[in-house]
Amino acid sequence: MNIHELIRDLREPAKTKIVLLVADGLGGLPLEPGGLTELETARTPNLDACAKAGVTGLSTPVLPGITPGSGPGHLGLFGYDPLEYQIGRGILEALGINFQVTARDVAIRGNFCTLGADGKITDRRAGRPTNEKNKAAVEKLRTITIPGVELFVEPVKEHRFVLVIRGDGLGDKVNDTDPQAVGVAPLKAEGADEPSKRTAEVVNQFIAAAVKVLAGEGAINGATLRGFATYPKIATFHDVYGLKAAAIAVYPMYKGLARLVGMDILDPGQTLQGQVDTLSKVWNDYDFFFLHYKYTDSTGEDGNFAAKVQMIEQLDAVIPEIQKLKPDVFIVTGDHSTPSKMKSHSWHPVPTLLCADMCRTDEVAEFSEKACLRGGLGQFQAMHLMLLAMAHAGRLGKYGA
Ligand SMILES: O=C(O)[C@H](O)COP(=O)(O)O
Repeated sequence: MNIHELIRDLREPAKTKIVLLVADGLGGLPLEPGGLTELETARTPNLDACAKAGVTGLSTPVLPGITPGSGPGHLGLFGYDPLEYQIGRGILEALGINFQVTARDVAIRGNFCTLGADGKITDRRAGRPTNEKNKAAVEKLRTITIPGVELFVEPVKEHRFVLVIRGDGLGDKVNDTDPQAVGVAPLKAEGADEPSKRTAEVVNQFIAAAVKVLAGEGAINGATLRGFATYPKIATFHDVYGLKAAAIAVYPMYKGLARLVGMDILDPGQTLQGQVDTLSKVWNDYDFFFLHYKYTDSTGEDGNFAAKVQMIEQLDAVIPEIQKLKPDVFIVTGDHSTPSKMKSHSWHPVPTLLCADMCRTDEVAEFSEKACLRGGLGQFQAMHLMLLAMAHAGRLGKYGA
């Protein structure tokens, strides 16, 4: 029996409500050994109060030492084994902008990037352009045609876009052309089987044409691709947990993840306050609420320690508004760590707190990496968090006689 079968067996209806607040890339590192992390530096009176009232721990997104992307990081938090459900980033990004992916599509996540005269990447994100600059560059990419396939290019946000290649006999076992590093040239696409070789041929032609059409777009003069994916088979959140779930996210990729597992995608606008207002507005319509907060991740990836501290403090300020709704289970965690010191995601376990009437509280009175290490949840796998959420929500019956 696997976890989803167990949950389907044990789940019981209830009127309880669960809020899962994901601060993307929450975990961090001190800049100097013995120093404080971003979370430990931030003033977080409300998160500290939640940690004191609840139970805390450290979640391991995939396995010890494994650095997850946001895709596997969130699928784990939703209770899907990230080793079993390897969903390409392309599908998540496409679903995030509500692109209607068909069985003949390969969906791919794109980055506008900056290339030096030597063809090497100098900025993987082309300076995080405005959405307007992104749209203008997408219009240029839309002029590219390749015989035998249909191409769809859609803007996402800042440096992000989606490429969908539609045709017959295409495969998604293609390597990323994004080396996820600067100072090196984008990689050539290669396919691991015949259908994927066909996809790789199209991709290499597309990237060569992209450099030509993007000339003169300033910092945007190249494109990299990653997360090639065809539409996966995956059980919905309702099918597994029997929960009516709402996703309240600003960035498309996280809407895509939620859409992939069948959550209702709400549109909170572009601000954290808009997300909290939306939560309050639909409070009576759902059992489960996934709130996503992006800026603890992007500031970490930019290596901006002070900005990440500020983003954490901004998040802390809205916690009382969420608590006013009296969630039966309130969880704050992250999908992975993104230490500013590393300017990237990392494998470090993620601070997690869970508030619920039936939780067994611990001695922890602050929300931080060090404090959560002493928490009553201990160190646990992120994919088990939903079991804890369901149990504390009174939604799991007894296992066995
Ligand atoms: O922000 C995102 O899309 C990802 O978390 C990081 O992707 P990037 O490193 O290509 O910006």
